[in-house]
Amino acid sequence: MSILYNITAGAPRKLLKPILYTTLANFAGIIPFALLVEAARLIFAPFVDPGTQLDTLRLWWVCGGMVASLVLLYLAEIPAYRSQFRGAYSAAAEGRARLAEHLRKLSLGFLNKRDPGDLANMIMGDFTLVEHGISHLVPQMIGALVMPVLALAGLSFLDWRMAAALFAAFPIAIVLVLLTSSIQRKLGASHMRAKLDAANRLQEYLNGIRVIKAYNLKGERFVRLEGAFKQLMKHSIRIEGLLGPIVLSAIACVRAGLTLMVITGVHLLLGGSLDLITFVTFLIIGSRIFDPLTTALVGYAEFRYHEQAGERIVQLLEEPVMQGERRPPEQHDVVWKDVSFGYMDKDVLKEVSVSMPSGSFTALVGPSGSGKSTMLRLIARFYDPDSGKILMGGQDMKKMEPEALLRKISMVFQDVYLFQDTIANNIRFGRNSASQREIEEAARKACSHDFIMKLPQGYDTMVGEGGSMLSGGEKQRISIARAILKDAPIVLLDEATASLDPENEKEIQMAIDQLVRGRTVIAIAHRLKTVKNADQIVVLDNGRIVEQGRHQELLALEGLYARMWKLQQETVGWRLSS
Ligand SMILES: Nc1ncnc2c1ncn2[C@@H]1O[C@H](COP(=O)(O)OP(=O)(O)OP(=O)(O)O)[C@@H](O)[C@H]1O
Repeated sequence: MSILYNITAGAPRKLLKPILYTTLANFAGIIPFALLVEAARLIFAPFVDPGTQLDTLRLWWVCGGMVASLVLLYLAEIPAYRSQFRGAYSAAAEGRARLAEHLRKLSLGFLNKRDPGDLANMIMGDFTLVEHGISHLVPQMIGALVMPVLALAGLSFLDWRMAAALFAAFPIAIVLVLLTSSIQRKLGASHMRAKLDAANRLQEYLNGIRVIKAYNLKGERFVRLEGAFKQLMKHSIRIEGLLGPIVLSAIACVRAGLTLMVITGVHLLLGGSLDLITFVTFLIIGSRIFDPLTTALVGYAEFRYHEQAGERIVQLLEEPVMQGERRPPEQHDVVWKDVSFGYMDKDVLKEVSVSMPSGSFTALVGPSGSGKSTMLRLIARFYDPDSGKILMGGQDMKKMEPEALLRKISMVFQDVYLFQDTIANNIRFGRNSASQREIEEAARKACSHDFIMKLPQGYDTMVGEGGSMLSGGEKQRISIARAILKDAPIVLLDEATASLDPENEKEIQMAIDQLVRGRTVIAIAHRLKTVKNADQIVVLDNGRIVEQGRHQELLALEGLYARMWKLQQETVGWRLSS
């Protein structure tokens, strides 16, 4: 049962119809077979008993029955085929969507531990195995078992000695196949890992192809990729090399049963304790059950391999999502109380306490790696603090429903990601229900309307993968338009570090001014001149708040902020003159 649960990636109900219809189709498939046995019995009757006439009328009826049964079989196979493929594709499509939705609800801490290639491969590759499992393997296994089981029952009734000879070696075959099961589990897991590693290396190679070209790195990365392919080859050969002989031995046992039956039959026939018709019946049936049994034996190993893919999906689906069901309050101040946080075993934020009042502008500044982005990620609940609390409107954010909380927050990050879609739809991500007029209004406020109108199809222009058709500044403004459209009371902003040309910089600044108006804003500032007017500036160093206050107050302290300010004044001069 757990195999079926896994092979369907946790949706065994999808197998109900395929199993039902396939079993019916297989029963229908027995009819021509039974008629064949009856035809043989009629033809051999005059030879066994010379006084008996060939019953031609009955023989014709058998022929007619065979034609009718062919039609019946065809009619039974159509719904079976349809239900197999419907079951397979709907299980995979729904499963993929369920998994993608589940991933969205997991904490970034968990997702960061997983390779994105691994997850993508799971959604596409593992579900393809699930599809194949439902559409091919399960029906194949049913087909492979229905006929032999019925044959064993029928033949035992006809002559138990012949049936015993036919199935004598079958238990050995079953033991051998079960033996493959544990080997398959062990080798299958390492084969799957090698497959994932090869897929990840390939993705890394393709993603980094520009850097590889730019730095002429063809050697090293390619060696890693080639190594991964070689490992995959090694594992594939090992799995086949070890499992192949065992499966072949199991098949040999089944074949041996046929030979043993013929020898037993000849012996009994000569001894006079078996009649010719029974012998012929056994010969016909014995030769026909050989194929499905072989299919079952070979298919079992494949079945277990597919099961492992489904099991991986099920395990991921069981990974707990971020908790919290309280609705966020209508007050939008953010208060940090002794918050500490680290990524895995690396401590990043240490006992951070700060109050960010509703409607105020808080700037986070500090050296690279001091924890500024981490603070923003904690407010958006991408992660929860290891200790301490972050309160919004006086309530612990950890207890709030993550999705409802995200509706309260607009984010504009440095690494803007645009979807491969039109500009209008990329802005619409801010609010799905927005009209074209509202989208254009947001774009105008974000100083984007003019450049959008100059594009070949205006708002309907496709932006390319990740927004590759647009410049860095343009992408940033689109993401600001998106945030303006969302109209959330809290804005998290990560100022672009890349040096923008003065025109772009001015436009982005104007766009940001529109976005932050009247909201609680928490912004990472790399260029200190942009935060001179902030309500408060929080200076972080090595995960601790070392200074806090307004621009002039911090300058007067002559500490880290004052040093950073002085340094930037000097480098601005240098940048302009270069
Ligand atoms: N996902 C992650 N997993 C592990 N460590 C991380 C992760 N993200 C950041 N870090 C580490 O946490 C520390 C703080 O990073 P963070 O990005 O918050 O700093 P920052 O002040 O925003 O830096 P920058 O100004 O360079 O963007 C750094 O040492 C960084 O290497």
